[in-house]
Amino acid sequence: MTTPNVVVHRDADVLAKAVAARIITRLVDVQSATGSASLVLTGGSVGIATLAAIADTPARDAVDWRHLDIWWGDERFLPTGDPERNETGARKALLDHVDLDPDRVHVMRGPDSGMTAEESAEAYAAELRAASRPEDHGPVPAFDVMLLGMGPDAHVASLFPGLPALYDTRPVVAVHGSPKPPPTRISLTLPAIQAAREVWVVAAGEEKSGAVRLALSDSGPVQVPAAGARGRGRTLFLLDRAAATKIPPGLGRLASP
Ligand SMILES: O=C(O)[C@H](O)[C@@H](O)[C@H](O)[C@H](O)COP(=O)(O)O
Repeated sequence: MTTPNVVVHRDADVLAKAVAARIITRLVDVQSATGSASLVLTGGSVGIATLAAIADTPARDAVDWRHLDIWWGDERFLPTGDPERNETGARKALLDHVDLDPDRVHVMRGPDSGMTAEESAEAYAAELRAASRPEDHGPVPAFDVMLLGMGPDAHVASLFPGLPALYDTRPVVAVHGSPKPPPTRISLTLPAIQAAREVWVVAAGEEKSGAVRLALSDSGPVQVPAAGARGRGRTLFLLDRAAATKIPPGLGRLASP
């Protein structure tokens, strides 16, 4: 797993705009080299603000949206269209404003699919397995960029400290009893997260500073799930100043305006 690099921005607004620019550049670079790209979305305030910032960026048109696979790191187990679904927020912020191939937008199904949360997780794992290529060496594709918001308890996706999902070796699981409502969710697990080429953890606000410190220290991922948020090729922690106040000294800060 790669050692995280940290980039600190002035505030949450600049952070979202900077992450948006970074996503656009990364997708253009990957598509220039391979003709396609994959992006894993997250819920949460920074994750959605980043998507809105992409929508507002003229350079968004440099991305070949028809050759982009969109996945989710987690989803609230709610009916399609529910305002609390991460998919709903993503569509409103960005997906409904760009020319995506709908067959390449891979949503985690809610109860209106007729599936239980467990069945929905299995269905998503099957979709991931179908998209995985031999060179990915596993049951999920090597995502080009995986965005992950982080909670004050250092959860990422819907992997909350100490819950069974953190011990699960399957790529996708149903989560019950989430301390962050709603209680039932679908989530990628740490092995699936760690299959990504690049993992970008995005966090803003003083309430995240303790979790950031733990996530960048040698913490165990069961109690500090964000400590397991590492990419195969690169890991970034993209923060605002308020979330970066307790970073361990000497860590690779790429920028701190
Ligand atoms: O479904 C969710 O709730 C998110 O995927 C979750 O992992 C979120 O990213 C973090 O809780 C951070 O959320 P905030 O940025 O709003 O604090």
